[in-house]
Amino acid sequence: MSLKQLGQSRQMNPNQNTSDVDNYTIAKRLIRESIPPRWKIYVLSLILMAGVATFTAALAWSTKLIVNEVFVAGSLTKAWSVAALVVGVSAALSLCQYGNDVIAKVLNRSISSMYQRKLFNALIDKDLSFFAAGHPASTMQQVFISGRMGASVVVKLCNNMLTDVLTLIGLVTVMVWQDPVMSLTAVVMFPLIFFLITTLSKRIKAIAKSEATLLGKVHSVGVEAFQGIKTVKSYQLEPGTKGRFSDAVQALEDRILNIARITAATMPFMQMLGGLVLGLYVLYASWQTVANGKTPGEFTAFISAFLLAYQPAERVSKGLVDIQNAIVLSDIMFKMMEVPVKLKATGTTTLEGRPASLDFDNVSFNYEGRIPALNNVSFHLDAGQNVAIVGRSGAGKTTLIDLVQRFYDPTHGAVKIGGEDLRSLSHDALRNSTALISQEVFLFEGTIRENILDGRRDATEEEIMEVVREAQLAEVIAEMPMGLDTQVGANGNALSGGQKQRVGIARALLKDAKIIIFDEATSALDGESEREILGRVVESNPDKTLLFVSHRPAILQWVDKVMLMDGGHLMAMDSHENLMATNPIYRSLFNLEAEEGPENGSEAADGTIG
Ligand SMILES: Nc1ncnc2c1ncn2[C@@H]1O[C@H](COP(=O)(O)OP(=O)(O)OP(=O)(O)O)[C@@H](O)[C@H]1O
Repeated sequence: MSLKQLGQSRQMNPNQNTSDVDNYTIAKRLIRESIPPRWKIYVLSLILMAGVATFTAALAWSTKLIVNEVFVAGSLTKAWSVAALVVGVSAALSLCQYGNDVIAKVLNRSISSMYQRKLFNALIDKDLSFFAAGHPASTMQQVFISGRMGASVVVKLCNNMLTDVLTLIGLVTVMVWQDPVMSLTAVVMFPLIFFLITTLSKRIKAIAKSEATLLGKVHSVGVEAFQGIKTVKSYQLEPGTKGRFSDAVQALEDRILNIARITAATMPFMQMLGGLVLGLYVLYASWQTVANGKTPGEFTAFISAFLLAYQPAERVSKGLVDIQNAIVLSDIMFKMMEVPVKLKATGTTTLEGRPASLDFDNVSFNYEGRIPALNNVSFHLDAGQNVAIVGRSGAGKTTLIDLVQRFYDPTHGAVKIGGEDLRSLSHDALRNSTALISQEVFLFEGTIRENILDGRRDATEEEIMEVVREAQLAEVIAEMPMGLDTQVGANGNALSGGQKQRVGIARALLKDAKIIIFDEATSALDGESEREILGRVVESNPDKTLLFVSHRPAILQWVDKVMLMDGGHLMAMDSHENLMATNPIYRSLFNLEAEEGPENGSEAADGTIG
């Protein structure tokens, strides 16, 4: 399942059946994963929760003493001890409440971080196809929100609501103790509350899924606009961009208001029930006083307990409705974590001592639901051969190099490095077998040195300096205030396009992979730098196989052969001269580009290959 499919399954219509979310199973899983590792702090929390419940009940009960002993009996000495008792109980209650609140926040933060890490780690390991359709901002939003929601379910159920339930038990005990008959009237409230909660929960569950998608949409529209700010300004796309963002925010606002309206419906309902029971009690109490001589203290204690019970009861009922949203989002989080990884490198074969040869044996590949992007492609490259891969746009060049790196597995056939099928390689062998330098070099925030070291963490200073020289980075670094330790900024934005490509080349060379893939890797360099860098790279890596996907004819002087791709087929693999002499597609591709060349600048004389 891809991110897009997950997203689509989230865009539910409010009337859709939501039975795929089993509240109990999800809540149980969240609790099982969160509480045992934090059992010490949770035991402390349980003690404090019991304290809150006991002292609240004691406070309600103490009103009986206040009325009977102080006001009715008028005893001054009793007044001192009752006052001391009330102050003591209140102080203990406050302390327990404070401690419990702090613990709830600590639990919340720690569980939230745990799920954010878990989901992020699970996503990083997913296949490339998982990310193909989803926007990164929306995925990141899911990571952030899902973690918080998972924590919210656990803390609400195991702390907030449990505290309220324990408090209710304490207060109901006081009520039953004071007046068992009247307490029974409160029992009639339960089926009504249950009915309300289940009805509202079902409605929340149905709309909560689409809230997650809408939130992701707001983020992806916003981040996309900022990432493409130059395009937005240059094409005057501001009005459309503002409109799209405004629509996304409006849709989210409508959905949140919908949820808020449903959640808030519990409050007036509870208030009405509370008022009803209180009215009944006033009638009953006046009859009891006249007919059976009950003391005012007993009534006061009952009413105090009833009134004190009102808030926790309201919170529990509202919490049960609220929690639906969090449970739905937690379910999405678990489903994202569990999307199977098809391309796990579970093999054990290493490539040590093996040559850097590359074979495609009858390889076909098609993206899900699309026509084949590669059709029965077969070739063999000996170690040390350098090849340019050319072809019209959409010919299958990128797909081919993606398969060399096992970003995808072939639908048919096999890709082999050093004679070994990539599917049989161990994780390390697979990742170390290839190094990619792409047109859009991605640099992580940090220093130039740190980015180069991403190629191989244990490289020595000497090895770093060697690749720095090879990638012609030395003169760039010499001009920087902090040299190799200069910060590159977010996504390397503090460097020019050409400088970024040099850092990318140095990083790839440090990796010491058997196959190095240059995917338009020198497009931002001037002709002279390109020639010098490629000259050095080719010269110092005679045993490696270099693959160049490039539109630049300058590449031709470094390659032994050219691979011509068209419509997913490998049309021919030969020298540039032979292809020009024998292959009309290649010739037309080459000549067409050469004709277009003069308007495009200095490369016109050589022409450009597609
Ligand atoms: N992630 C994807 N999902 C679905 N189809 C894809 C995907 N990536 C590429 N394709 C399709 O596969 C075919 C080959 O695309 P590929 O990117 O390999 O071509 P290319 O030769 O590298 O093109 P270009 O020179 O324009 O980059 C195209 O028809 C393309 O639409």
